[in-house]
Amino acid sequence: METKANGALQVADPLSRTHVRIGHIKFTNALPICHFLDRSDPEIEFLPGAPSELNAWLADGTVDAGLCSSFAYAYNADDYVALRGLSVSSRGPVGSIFFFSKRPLEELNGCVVALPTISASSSNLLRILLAEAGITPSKYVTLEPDLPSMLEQAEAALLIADDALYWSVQDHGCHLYDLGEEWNVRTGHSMTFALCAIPKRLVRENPEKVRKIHRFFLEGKRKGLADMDAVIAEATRMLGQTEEFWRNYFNKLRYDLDEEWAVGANAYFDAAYRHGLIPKPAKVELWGDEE
Ligand SMILES: C=C(O[C@@H]1C=C(C(=O)O)C=C[C@H]1O)C(=O)O
Repeated sequence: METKANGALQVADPLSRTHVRIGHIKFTNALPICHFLDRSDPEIEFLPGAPSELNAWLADGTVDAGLCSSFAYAYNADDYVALRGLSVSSRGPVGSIFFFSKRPLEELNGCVVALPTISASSSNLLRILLAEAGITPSKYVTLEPDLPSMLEQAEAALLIADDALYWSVQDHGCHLYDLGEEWNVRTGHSMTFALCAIPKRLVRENPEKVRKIHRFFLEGKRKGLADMDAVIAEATRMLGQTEEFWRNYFNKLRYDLDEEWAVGANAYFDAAYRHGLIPKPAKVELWGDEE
């Protein structure tokens, strides 16, 4: 909030704020980009959140820019560009997006499937993968990401990020499917789960601010990838597990977004459109240089 000359309060317009408000993913998958983001800059304010929160904050202007679900970008592709060089992607297994099923996937026709409240990309990817495998659940229910309670209400449940990492190594007794792997086997493509979206309006009206945000995230990523020991120490502090566990996990992930990685994201957007999950066809529109 800012105070007008006459003393009345008004909500700050993101374009007129001198400082920048940035949303970033609070889970371990984004640590290589987010752990080293410079928190000391007084002009940059951070809002850590789950993907579903970040998607909403970006859409309603609570944040100027931020990592969000690639699906949220695709849903509003006319309004956003994607910062070059920044994503959470995998080519094959992702290691933290798992579908836990009480029975083999091909036996899920007519069953209830639970989706986690915090996801957009992976939930819609699961809908696509099941539909393309000819599987029609009786319904999808969206629930808090807790495996035991999800499986009380459904035959199978999707978890993402830290919840998926945690439950995948417990004694869950389920068939386990990695969605990055399932997508890659079906299509041959990489998958981009998160990217850094910027409203086109901000690019038009304040490109300097966008350049600052871009440099800021790229610098975080450069430092993170150069010091994976520190990233792994932070992941261990957050969730436990061994150094080897984290090294193996982070080796699966890629944080780049260029024309080559956009091929997989665009294939996902095409599939989302084909399945009626987004209102219009969408493409990744890359902004900026990587340096
Ligand atoms: C790699 C992951 O991807 C995340 C999955 C997202 C989604 O499903 O909407 C959004 C952001 C990503 O960081 C993960 O969950 O571990």
